[in-house]
Amino acid sequence: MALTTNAFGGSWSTLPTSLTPWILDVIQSMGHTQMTPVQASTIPLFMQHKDVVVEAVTGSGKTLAFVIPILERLIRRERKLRKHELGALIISPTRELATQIHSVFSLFLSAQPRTEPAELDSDPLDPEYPDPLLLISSTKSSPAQDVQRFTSTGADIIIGTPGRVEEFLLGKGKTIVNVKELEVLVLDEADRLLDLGFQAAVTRIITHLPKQRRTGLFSATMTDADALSELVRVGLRNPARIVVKVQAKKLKFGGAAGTAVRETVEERRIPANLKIHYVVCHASEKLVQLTRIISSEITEHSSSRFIVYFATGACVDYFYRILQDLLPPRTSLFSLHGNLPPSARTRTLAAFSDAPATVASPAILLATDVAARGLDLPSVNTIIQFDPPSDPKAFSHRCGRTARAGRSGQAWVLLVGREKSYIEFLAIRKIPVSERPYFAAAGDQVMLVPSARDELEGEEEPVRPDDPEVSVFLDRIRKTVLTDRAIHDQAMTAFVSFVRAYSKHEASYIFRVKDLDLIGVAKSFGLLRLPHMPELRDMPRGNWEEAAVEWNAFAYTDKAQEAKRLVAGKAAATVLDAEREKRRAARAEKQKANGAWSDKVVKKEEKEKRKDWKDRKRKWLKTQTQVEAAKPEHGEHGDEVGDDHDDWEELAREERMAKKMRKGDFSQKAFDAEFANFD
Ligand SMILES: Nc1ncnc2c1ncn2[C@@H]1O[C@H](COP(=O)(O)OP(=O)(O)OP(=O)(O)O)[C@@H](O)[C@H]1O
Repeated sequence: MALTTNAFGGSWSTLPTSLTPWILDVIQSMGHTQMTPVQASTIPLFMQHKDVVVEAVTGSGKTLAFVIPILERLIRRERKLRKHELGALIISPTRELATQIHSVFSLFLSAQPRTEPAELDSDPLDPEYPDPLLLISSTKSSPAQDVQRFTSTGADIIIGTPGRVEEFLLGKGKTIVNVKELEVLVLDEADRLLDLGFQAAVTRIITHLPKQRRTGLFSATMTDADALSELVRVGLRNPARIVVKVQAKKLKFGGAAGTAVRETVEERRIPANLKIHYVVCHASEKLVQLTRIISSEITEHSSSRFIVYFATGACVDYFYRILQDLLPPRTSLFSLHGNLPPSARTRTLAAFSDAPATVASPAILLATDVAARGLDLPSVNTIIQFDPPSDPKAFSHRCGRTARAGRSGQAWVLLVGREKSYIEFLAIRKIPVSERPYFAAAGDQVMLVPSARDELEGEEEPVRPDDPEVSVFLDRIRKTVLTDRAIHDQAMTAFVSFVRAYSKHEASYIFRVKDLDLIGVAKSFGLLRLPHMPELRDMPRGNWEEAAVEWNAFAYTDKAQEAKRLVAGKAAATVLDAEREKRRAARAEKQKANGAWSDKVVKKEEKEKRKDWKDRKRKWLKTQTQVEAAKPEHGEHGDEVGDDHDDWEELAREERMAKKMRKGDFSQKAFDAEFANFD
C-alpha cells in the first residue's frame, strides 16, 4: 500500500476495530485528535493478523502506529500472560530511542484502570498489565539485574537494544523467560537493525522466537530493496507494505521577468514543512560558516534549539570545547556521542530537552549519529550537518529531528569542493536540498563574477575573495588550544578521527580523502601542527604555518596529568640515552669484527705466498737434479750452472727472510719490496 499525502488520516473513531476506552483516553490526553496517515493505514492491519513493513517520513507518528496495536492485542488476549511469559518485544538500535519508546508504553500502562481487590487483603493498586521492561546498557542495571527485575515484577512487553535483549533471552534469562506466547515483534529503525553491525544479534534473537507471531518493520528509510531482502531472514509472511510519501508544491519559473509559469507537485521523502539548504565553502571555512548559519537562524527564524552533527565522537568532544569561545556567551552547549558513559548520555539528553532555550540564550546539542534516528525532541528548530554522514540514510534521519508532527523546521549541510555532487545523490532519493550562498562576513559581499568556464556556458559563478575571518578564527582557536595541552591532544585525535571517518564514507565516489583539502581541514580545526599520517604525506602545504610552540614546556593544566607527562618525558629521555649507548656499543663491536676479519685476510695471503715459494723451490730442485744428471763429465756448461746457482741463492735468501718475517723481525712490506721482481 502506498499513500502519498500530507493530510491527517482521520479520526480515531474511524478505525475498523474501536480502541479500548482507556487507550483512547491516553491518546486524547496527548492532544492527538486525528490519526496521522501512517497510523491510519498501519494500526488496522497490525491489530489484525498482518505482518507490516512500514516506511514513513521522520516525525510522522510511527511509534504510536506500533504501540497501540501491541497494547490492543495484549488486552484482547483470551488468556492473560503468566508471570514469566512475554507478549511483545520491541528492538531499537540505540538506548536513547529504546528509552523513548519505553516511556510511551509506560504512559499508556500507567493510565490503565486498576483492578478491584478480589479479596480484602490483596493490593487494590495491582495493575492488570505490568510495567514494560527496558533493557539497555546502563550503570544502574546489569544483565543479571534485568532478569531479577523480570522475575520479581514480570513484564509482558520488553523494549531494548539488540545486545541487551539477546543477553536477556539467550543468556542470563534463557531458562526463566518464556517466549512461547510472544505475539508481536517490532524492529524500530529496521533498516539500521538489519545492517551488518546488528544483523547477527538480531538474527539470533529472531531464531529464538516462535514463528507464530506478527512482525513489524518500521523506518523512515525502509526502501523497497531493504524490505525485500529482509523478508525471508526476518520471517515475515505475506506482509503488507505501507509507504507514506509526502507531496510538495513546486513553482516552475521561466515566464517573462522570471515569473512562475506553472505549479507542479513533487514527491519527497522528507516532511512537508522541512526546508533543507546547503552551503558550499572551502574546508578551512566550515567553522566560520557554522557560526554564521547559527546567527542567521536565530535572526531569521527565531531558532533557539539546534542540533549540530559531526563525523565522530572525538570531533564532538573537541568542538564542544572550541565553540564555547566562538559562540555568543549565553549559548548553552551539550555533547552526545556513543563513547560517553550511558548515564552521561541520559543526563545530557534530559538537560538539552529541558534547557530554557531562547533566542538570546540558545541551546545547541553537538552530536554524532547516535542522535540521528528516532529521537523525538519537538522543540528543535534547526539541524546543521557540519559533516555529511558516512551512512547516506542518516542524512534524512538527522534532518528529521526537526519539523516533526507537522511543525516547520530548517536543516543545513556544509559541503566542500566536489562534495557538491552529494546534492544530486540526495535528489535521486527524493530529498530536495536547495543552495544558499556562502555566508559572507558582516560587511563583505559575495561578488558574482563569470568564471572562464561559465562564460562559455553563459552562467555565472560566485568568486569570493578569501574570507578574512578564517585566519581570525584560526588564531582564536589556537589561543584556546595553547591554554592546555589536553585540548591540543583532543584536536589531534579529532582531526585523525575525522580523516579516518571520511575514508569510510559509503558514498565513496563523492567523499574521497584524496580530493579533500586536508590542510584546509587542519586550519578549520585550528591545529598547532600537522599530525604524521600517510594521508598528509604528499599533500601540498600551501600557506600552512605551524604555530610557534615550545613543545617541551607546553603543559597540561591538570596537575596530575602534567606530572605524569614530566615523568614520562624523563623516562623517555632515559630510554633514548640507553638506546644511543646500545647503538654505540654495537658500532664498536662491528668495527672490531671487521678488524679481525682483515687480519685473517693478511695471514691467508702470507700463507699462499709461502706455499707458492715452496712449490717453486721444489720445482727448481727437481730440474736441478735433472740437469745434474744430464751434465757432461767435465763441466762444458759452466755458465748455466752459474745462473741456476744464482736462482738458488735468491730462493734461499727469500726463505730466510720469510722465516724472519714470521718471527716478526721483518715486515711483510719489506719482504714484498725485496722480492717485487722475483718472477
Ligand atoms: N496523531 C498524532 N497527532 C499529532 N501528533 C502526533 C500523532 N501521533 C504522534 N504524534 C507526535 O508526533 C511526534 C513524532 O512521532 P514519532 O516519534 O512516533 O515519529 P516517527 O515517525 O517515529 O519519527 P522518526 O522516524 O524520526 O522516528 C511525536 O511528538 C508524537 O507525539
